[in-house]
Amino acid sequence: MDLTNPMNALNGAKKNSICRYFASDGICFYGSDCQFWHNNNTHHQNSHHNNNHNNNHSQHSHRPLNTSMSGSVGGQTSGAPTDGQHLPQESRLSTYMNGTNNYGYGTDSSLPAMDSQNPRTGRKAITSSNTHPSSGSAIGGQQQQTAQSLPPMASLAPNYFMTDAIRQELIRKLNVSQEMPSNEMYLELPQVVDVYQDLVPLEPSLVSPSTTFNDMTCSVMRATNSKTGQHYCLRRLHSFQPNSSNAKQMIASIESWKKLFHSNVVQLRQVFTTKAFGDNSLIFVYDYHSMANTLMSHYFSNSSNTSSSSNSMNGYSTSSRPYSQQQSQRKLLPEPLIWNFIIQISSALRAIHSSGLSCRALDPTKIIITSGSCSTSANNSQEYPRLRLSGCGVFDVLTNDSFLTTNNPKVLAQHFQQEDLLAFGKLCLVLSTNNISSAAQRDSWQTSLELISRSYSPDLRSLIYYLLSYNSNSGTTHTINDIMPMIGARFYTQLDSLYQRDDSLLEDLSKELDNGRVLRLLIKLGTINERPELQLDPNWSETGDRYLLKLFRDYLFHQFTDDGRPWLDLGHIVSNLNKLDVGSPEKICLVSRDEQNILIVSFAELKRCFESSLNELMI
Ligand SMILES: Nc1ncnc2c1ncn2[C@@H]1O[C@H](COP(=O)(O)OP(=O)(O)OP(=O)(O)O)[C@@H](O)[C@H]1O
Repeated sequence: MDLTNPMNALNGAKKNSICRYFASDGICFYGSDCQFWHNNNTHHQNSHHNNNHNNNHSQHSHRPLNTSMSGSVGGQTSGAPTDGQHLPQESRLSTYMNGTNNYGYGTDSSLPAMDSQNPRTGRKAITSSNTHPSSGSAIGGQQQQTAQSLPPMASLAPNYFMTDAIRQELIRKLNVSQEMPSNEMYLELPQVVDVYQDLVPLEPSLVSPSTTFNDMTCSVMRATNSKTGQHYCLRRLHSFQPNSSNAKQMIASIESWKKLFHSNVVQLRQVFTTKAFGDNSLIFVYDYHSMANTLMSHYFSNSSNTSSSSNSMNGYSTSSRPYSQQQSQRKLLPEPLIWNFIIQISSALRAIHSSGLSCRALDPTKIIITSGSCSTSANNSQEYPRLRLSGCGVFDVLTNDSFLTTNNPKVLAQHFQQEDLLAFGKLCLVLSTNNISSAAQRDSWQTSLELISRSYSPDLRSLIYYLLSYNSNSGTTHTINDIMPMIGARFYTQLDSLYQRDDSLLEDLSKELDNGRVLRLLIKLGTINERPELQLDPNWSETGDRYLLKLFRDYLFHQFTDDGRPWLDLGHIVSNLNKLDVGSPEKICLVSRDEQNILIVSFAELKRCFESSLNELMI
């Protein structure tokens, strides 16, 4: 319906609605032909829009709107004065960049909501009905409050966006996952390996011998799957040809690893051989975790807990400095953090062992921290580092030779699982002493355990003692389940903190869901507004339903203050888009740029115009 077309105003009986086709001077476009009811007080509010107008329009009166004109939405009267002097701080200019003050749907109101800061449409006043829909619990309880009692802008901002820490972590991860290597590094790598392209090294040297995998030359790269666009982590074993005589057994173990899904294990996706690097390389394809850092480099890379002249044993570097000297410089990790690590790693081992597999690479260089690495504080349990075992399955291929074929696979699996538990004990020892060399020599274990008894609970000492006490000659076997009673109720604490984190992430997600919805609305509106032509009609976007949407666009974005400055308020934009989205019955006053046309229209009508215009575009 073209609301600006006078032909729409039919003569005859009055319709049972209030007229909204009045011009800025308060005179109805259709004069005495108007089919709608005119209320006596209309001139009053029009004078409120525009102070220069002559208010003497007795024969074209309209429904009184003065309450909402002065800033009330949803039946509340904040009574904001036209000069804005008494408006709450958060409703004034300069709010645009800081966040928002009034997202959300208005409550049902038959009165048009007027922007009280706009000289054309009145000033905007903040009311409790203008709240973000997703901020329900945060400010929902303030629904009955007036504008003046709303909290200041800065304290409201977090209610509308995801928490800053998560936002920053995600942005950093995204940036790192998009980084491309310097040209020099890129030259050494092939352009394509199987379906993987854009190879980026994840470690400084591409040809260093691995401390974990029997000094094999290994390199780790990020690559993009050319078919899906997803990033993966490729671990390359240089110049390695798997022993084909054991191919069946090797394939079986790779398949088992591919089927093992656990939140603390880096997922193995594929294993293949390639000549793309100019040799016979074996490639393990794992899930890629942007910004992953090894436990080794996070906790043991500084001078206080590792030595610059270190060598290595079982993947752990050993220090040349006297043990006592190292201890005096070292700050111990908080006990809850150590238990957190124990729960995560034991959970991964439990899943691995119950699949008949063994990790065999359980050392700090093969445990990666994939999130939450900024916090080691015991107080902030929700930010504990998230650990994942990486490099799983490599040893199954590396040692899949005569050693395996001459032994019973079941006996072997049990042997390697016991080795895993011993490696776990050593890992707990280095974490509890915060000394990477404390596990290297069996002789120093006793001293380390004494230190642990002095600094930590007896449970922690017992757990480490139990894991380290495995002796292959003793004939006794340990299982990962044995340590569950030692973890005890700490498990529930961890579970609770995970649930809490889950809740807060869901809350953040719902906020971003809202933001995504608003973005989609804006995209659709942008495709309608100012379209040069549609179906050979150059005036398509200027007429009919589109004209209303054009005025609505101006209402959203192009308002200005009394002194002619742009009125920028994110809250105004988002709250009105939300009202459009739900088709709220609340009415607003749209004014043409030349101020000759003033239309009062509900969001429900705008929504109908919006949908029909969009449908026209899609035909
Ligand atoms: N799945 C993964 N996603 C992202 N980064 C990873 C992944 N696995 C390993 N990395 C990163 O790759 C780098 C190299 O890992 P690697 O396991 O080779 O450690 P390393 O200390 O070099 O051990 P090694 O002595 O065996 O070479 C580390 O920075 C690690 O954080």
